[in-house]
Amino acid sequence: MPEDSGRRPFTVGVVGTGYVGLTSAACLAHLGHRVIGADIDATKVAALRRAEVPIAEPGLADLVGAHVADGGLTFTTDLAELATAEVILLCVPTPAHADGTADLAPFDAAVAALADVLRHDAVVVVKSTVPVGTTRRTARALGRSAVSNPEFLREGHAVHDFLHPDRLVVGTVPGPGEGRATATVTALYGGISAPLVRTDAASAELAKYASNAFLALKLSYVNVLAELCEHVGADIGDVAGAMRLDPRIGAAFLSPGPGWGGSCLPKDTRALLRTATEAGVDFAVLADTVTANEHQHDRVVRKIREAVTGSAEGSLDGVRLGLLGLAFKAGTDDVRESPALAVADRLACAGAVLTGYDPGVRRTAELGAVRWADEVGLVAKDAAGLVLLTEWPQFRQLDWRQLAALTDRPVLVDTRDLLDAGSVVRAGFSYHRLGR
Ligand SMILES: NC(=O)C1=CN([C@@H]2O[C@H](COP(=O)(O)OP(=O)(O)OC[C@H]3O[C@@H](n4cnc5c(N)ncnc54)[C@H](O)[C@@H]3O)[C@@H](O)[C@H]2O)C=CC1
Ligand SMILES: O=C(O)[C@H]1O[C@H](OP(=O)(O)OP(=O)(O)OC[C@H]2O[C@@H](n3ccc(=O)[nH]c3=O)[C@H](O)[C@@H]2O)[C@H](O)[C@@H](O)[C@@H]1O
Repeated sequence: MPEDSGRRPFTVGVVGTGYVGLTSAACLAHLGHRVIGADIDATKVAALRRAEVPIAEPGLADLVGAHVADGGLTFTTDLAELATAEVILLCVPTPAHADGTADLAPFDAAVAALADVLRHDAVVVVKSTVPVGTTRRTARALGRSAVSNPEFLREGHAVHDFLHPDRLVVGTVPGPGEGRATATVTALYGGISAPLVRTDAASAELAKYASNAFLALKLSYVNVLAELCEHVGADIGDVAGAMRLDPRIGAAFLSPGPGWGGSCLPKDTRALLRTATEAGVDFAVLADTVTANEHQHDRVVRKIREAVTGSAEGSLDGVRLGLLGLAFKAGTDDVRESPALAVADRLACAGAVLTGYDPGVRRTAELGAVRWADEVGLVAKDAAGLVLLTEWPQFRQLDWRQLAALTDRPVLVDTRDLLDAGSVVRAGFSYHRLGR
């Protein structure tokens, strides 16, 4: 335990060892706690016991390796092994139903399985993103106080964000044990320095959805603004650049792209919208945020069609396109709800033949109609156009002259405004960007 923490180590059970659970488990072990990670996926648990980390997160494999080796971090498929845990973190998935509501089946299954296992004084912490009321319901189901402690880490920065969060939000359910539960969660994070927001569970749960939905809103705003720039002869780079300098607006989340995606922004915006609908609140700006994102995928396809065929009505049937980037953003191996794949789906429906390269995504990822390429030359070979969809910085260093020579037609649509226009034009490409 770091010297400055001034707290005692806990025995912590982490249920679900995905992006959030494994990161939490490894970081809490790093902070000196004894951590048991539990997961229903036996293959994953077997790999983690060998300190093999199935996701690409900077620093995570080192932490897991160190604490599996020193015994501070163990893994199990048997929830009964959490019987000694003083604190339980629930980090199971909360995906979306078709109607947008959160699917709480995995969450409820984990809670039900814990009911017979927990020691009488164990504090239950809900880290999964859950609709308002879920923590209160969990407390009732388990007959104890439960705490909402939503997680705000970003994929690709998970370890850093966990250890250096912008804020810690701790929301409690009124009742006996509430004070002790808050004190336990606060002590759990001893050694981490961040503003603490102490509130009720409903506000904590809503703060998580509100934050993700606001980021989505900002991105839909800037993506529509980019479209407007194209119509009125303005430059989104300069427009967003001017906006960024206003601290009330903030510098981040103003880069236009092929739409926002990932495992959380899409599901969380839809879930918040459902919560609003069920509460009888007309959250039109959020509904528009979601619609604008779907429109963005269509808009990018139109842009590609025009760039490649020279016309808004040109046919993409049988046209070979090379996709650069498949992950939902740079720095992750995750393709869940990737805008790159949403665009690819639409291109495939229009008959395009797609090959994709991504430096982070694994060959085994679910890529729909996209044929996987191990190296970038293979996506360029004989392509009628290249489309850059994920902002991997290493794409800047590619030999664009060589890639242009490999293509059938050197057309490049850069949906992330990543490249230096002068260099790619000098390399021979006809270069197309959004919002200019
Ligand atoms: N991925 C992210 O960047 C963030 C995710 N969240 C939220 O955290 C929660 C977890 O998300 P991820 O870590 O991305 O999920 P994930 O899909 O990466 O991992 C979830 C893990 O839980 C396991 N699991 C499922 N049901 C289980 C059960 N009943 N008992 C034990 N293990 C079970 C799965 O096998 C899997 O290993 C979600 O509510 C998500 O919205 C919050 C902040 C960031
Ligand atoms: O709840 C979650 O799972 C997490 O969701 C997001 O994190 P993440 O999914 O890792 O992705 P972001 O970095 O937020 O990016 C989301 C999408 O927006 C896009 N984006 C982001 C920024 C930008 O300027 N432009 C832009 O198009 C990205 O390419 C990506 O498709 C939030 O940023 C985290 O705070 C939150 O904890």
